[in-house]
Amino acid sequence: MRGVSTSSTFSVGDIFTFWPIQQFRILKPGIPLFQNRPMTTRTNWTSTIHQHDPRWTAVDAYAFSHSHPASQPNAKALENARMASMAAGLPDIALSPAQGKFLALHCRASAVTHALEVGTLGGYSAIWVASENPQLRLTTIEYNPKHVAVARKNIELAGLSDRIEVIQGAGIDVLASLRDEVVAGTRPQFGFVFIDADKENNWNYFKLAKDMVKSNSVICVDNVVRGGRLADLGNTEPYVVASREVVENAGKEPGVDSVVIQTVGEKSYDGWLWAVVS
Ligand SMILES: C[S@@+](CC[C@H](N)C(=O)[O-])C[C@H]1O[C@@H](n2cnc3c(N)ncnc32)[C@H](O)[C@@H]1O
Repeated sequence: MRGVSTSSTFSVGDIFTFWPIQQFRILKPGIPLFQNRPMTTRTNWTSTIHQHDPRWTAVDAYAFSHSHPASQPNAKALENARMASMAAGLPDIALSPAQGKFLALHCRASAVTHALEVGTLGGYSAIWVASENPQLRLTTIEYNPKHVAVARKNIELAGLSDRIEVIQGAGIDVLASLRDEVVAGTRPQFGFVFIDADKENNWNYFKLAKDMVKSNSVICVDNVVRGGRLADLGNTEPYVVASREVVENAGKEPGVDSVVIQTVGEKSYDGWLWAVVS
């Protein structure tokens, strides 16, 4: 769950907070941007957590309008799910459209037939993954009964109730019983896992998920970067410590090859852990 503001609105003041105007003035022509950065003595971690660069939002809006125009078959269902979730008072912490489509396209490219998600919210990411993949069944876990009710309604309106199973319960308990079913052979192994719930349990979720995936499947853990806090070793907030735990442990785990991808966009500056289980 994101602990940062995810509002996509910004003011002129935000622009200057994020990128002071003086920095534009000192850029030298003909030199790549990354070599042209102004010198700073120290990273201000506190100010980076709430970044909202209008360029990120503008690029998301521009690119998405071309890569997924409103004429796409699932566009209305996705927008309905987002609006209904907001109307029901759910927090605005779902994936961005581009992130949702990225996960869905990964599942298509990898011919995933069974996917697993921890953290359903209103079903937005679930609808993305299932609606873009007619071959796929998704199991998604959510502990908040209100979120479960909203998600089930959104999924029903999207016509996906037959392929998305929403299980209500705490992630650890549900994953443990799913693992028992997979090990017993009464439930198929998963080809993709998306972990997007309480961050303190990320490593526990990862370990349980690892036992139920097919060879060469991806486990994706959302929100590990958090405006750069991942690398601020002095930060001991529990969700940051948990992000470091999952990144460090995945790096050491036998049979796992992982990478952290930093992302910017309408959801600010964050990133996910992308791990392949061999
Ligand atoms: C960031 S939201 C999920 C967003 C969703 N994946 C999307 O992009 O549309 C995180 C969700 O995890 C749920 N959650 C938090 N702790 C949980 C737990 N222990 N077990 C299951 N779900 C949990 C929250 O209630 C919330 O709905």
